Amino acid sequence: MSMEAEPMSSTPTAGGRLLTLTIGPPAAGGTFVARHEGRVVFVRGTAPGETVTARLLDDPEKQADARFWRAEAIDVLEAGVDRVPTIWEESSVDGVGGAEWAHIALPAQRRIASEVMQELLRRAGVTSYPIEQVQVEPAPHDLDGLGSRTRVRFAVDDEGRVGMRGWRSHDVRDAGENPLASPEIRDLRLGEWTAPEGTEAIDAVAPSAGPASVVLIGRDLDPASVVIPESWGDADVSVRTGRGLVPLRGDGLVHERVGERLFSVSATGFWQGHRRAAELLSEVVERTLKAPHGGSAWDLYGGVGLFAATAAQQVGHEGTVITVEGNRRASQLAAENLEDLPQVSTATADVVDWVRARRGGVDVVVLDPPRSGAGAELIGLLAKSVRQRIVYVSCEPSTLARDLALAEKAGWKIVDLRAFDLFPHTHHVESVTVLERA
Ligand SMILES: C[S@@+](CC[C@H](N)C(=O)[O-])C[C@H]1O[C@@H](n2cnc3c(N)ncnc32)[C@H](O)[C@@H]1O
Repeated sequence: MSMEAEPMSSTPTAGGRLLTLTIGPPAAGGTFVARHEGRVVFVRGTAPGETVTARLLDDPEKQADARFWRAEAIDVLEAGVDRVPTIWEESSVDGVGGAEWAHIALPAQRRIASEVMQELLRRAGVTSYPIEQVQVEPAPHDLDGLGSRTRVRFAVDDEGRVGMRGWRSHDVRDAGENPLASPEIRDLRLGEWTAPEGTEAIDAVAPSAGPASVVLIGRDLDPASVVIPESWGDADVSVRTGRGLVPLRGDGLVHERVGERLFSVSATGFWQGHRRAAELLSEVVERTLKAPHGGSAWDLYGGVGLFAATAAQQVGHEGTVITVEGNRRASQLAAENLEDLPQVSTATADVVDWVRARRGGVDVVVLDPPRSGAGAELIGLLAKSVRQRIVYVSCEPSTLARDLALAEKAGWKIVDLRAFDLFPHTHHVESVTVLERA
């Protein structure tokens, strides 16, 4: 497979010209590669093997020297074998972003995502693991990927209409029923509501314990202007202005249950988005971290303490776990969530600064960085200071591949790599990689 990676940084300029394109392999950002007169065109809304009419998103005159153009398929002339009727009409041409593979059969989405991930690992130069074994697995009991998102960010236009943003666009578009959102979020019927002046976005959350949450976000939004509609039922409601979070109903927190443990999370804070993700990932971390009883563990990019709880069970009361998180509120909540585990302490810090300043090593580390990944300095520091095992939870295969290649050069090998479809109907992949000293 010859996969090209669509650069994420450049913004499309006004295009509009129509091209007939034959679609080739997937690119790394959810689009597919076609060629027009030798130039690469990254096409959205299509699938391998199709022939489509595509509308250029770039202006061919202004972008005459560009290495590549972007386009959106507006008509399918010859459908590929993987095409199915879309599960979300409003995410089609000129529609909302966040479901760029809604027209591709779910097993084919996972096959394509596996091919992309394998190619990224190959290109990065990863050698210590049989790359062809990397296959994106569904989350347990997730048959169709629908209703799985427990966190949805809605956008609001100047008239107060609530929708979602277009693909790589600031336009606010009608999101319709949003079949990917949890039923509790769909039941809020936000698309039928008119938001008060000054609302820029709305975060809706359907936690696994307790009521749903709605947070209206606007720098200058006046909390007194919010009239809570009946359709929100018993949902908690807050307003986040430039001055912070103002709860109108509830305390600005949501609650998540994983096994026997309850975690409090800020209503706008990070928590794994797929309904099954927190439980699945903590089970995989539990099986693979193998922190020694009485030993030491670090939970880097720890959020509100999800993986620190797992590590704490393994090291027991005689061991130590330090969870490091940059967001002050999340770090405070981690301390509260895990206060019954005296072996856990929290550090509010930038992970790289914290690890750099640390004296002495550690037995095992679990890290779960944002999409930018761990990076060269952190991988170098961990390669020296971790004695037994590193478990790397990643939501971005391209930065993971880069970091794994760096770890191999620093004397580590991959002993397990599992990938999961925790963002169905998109190209995003979550994974857990286990590294040991080579
Ligand atoms: C993908 S989330 C993982 C959170 C947690 N492991 C979980 O599963 O709930 C990444 C976390 O890293 C934090 N973060 C991002 N950059 C950071 C940095 N440079 N130093 C410390 N924490 C950071 C974010 O605030 C976020 O909570």
